[in-house]
Amino acid sequence: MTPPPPPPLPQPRPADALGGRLIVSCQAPPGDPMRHTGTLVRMAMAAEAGGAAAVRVNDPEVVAATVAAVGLPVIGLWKDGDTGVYITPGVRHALALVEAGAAVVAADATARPRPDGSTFAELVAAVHAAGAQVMADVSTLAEGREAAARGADLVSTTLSGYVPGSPRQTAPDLALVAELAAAIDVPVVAEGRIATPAQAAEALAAGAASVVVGTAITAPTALTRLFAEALPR
Ligand SMILES: CC(=O)N[C@H](C=O)[C@@H](O)[C@H](O)[C@H](O)COP(=O)(O)O
Repeated sequence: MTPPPPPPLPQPRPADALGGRLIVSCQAPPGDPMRHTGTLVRMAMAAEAGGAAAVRVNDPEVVAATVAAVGLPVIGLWKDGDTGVYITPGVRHALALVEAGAAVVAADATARPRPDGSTFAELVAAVHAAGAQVMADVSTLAEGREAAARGADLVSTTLSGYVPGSPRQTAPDLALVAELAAAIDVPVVAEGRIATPAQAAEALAAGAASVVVGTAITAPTALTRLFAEALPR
């Protein structure tokens, strides 16, 4: 008799699978020629080919198309608006991303009120009940502690420099990465303004579990502008 097949090995949870590795944010702002689902999917495929461990993708439609094309965990967000809480601002946004296939939902976890009156804890509970994980996008140490206490699976420095009271900087906020890594048990993700491979490595050395890079890899319009502006006319 043939012995029964061994039980399947447990699949790593996304937060575990991302440890020490690169996450590529494949997004384009409104009005940008790259804001096109097929183009964004191609960027995600290029990130996979280049060795990324996961991709971070905006909008349920793009999430679904990326999940269909790429074998990496997809971290989904839904930017709705551009002021106040706009990164996955409500429970309905979060659940639409899980429905589209996101393994992780990234959501604003700053201390600001959410437009639908929900709490970050409610969003976490809803996403967990639907079988996915939550990446909390924060701007301060206090917000990171709070997000971890409310059940976030990952805490990312995404919003440092982008909310009132968090001064805009040109460099990544590696001080916040180090503070968070020392203060919480949840994996800390370094995100925002990481422009070079050396800075990505510095972020890991500062205590990040993994690193998100967006503009420096996937934003040709912004990168072209940098070069164009450096040339005198
Ligand atoms: C503040 C905000 O809305 N950040 C967004 C979050 O998803 C994206 O626009 C950023 O590109 C992403 O965080 C990666 O950062 P960078 O492009 O600097 O590598």
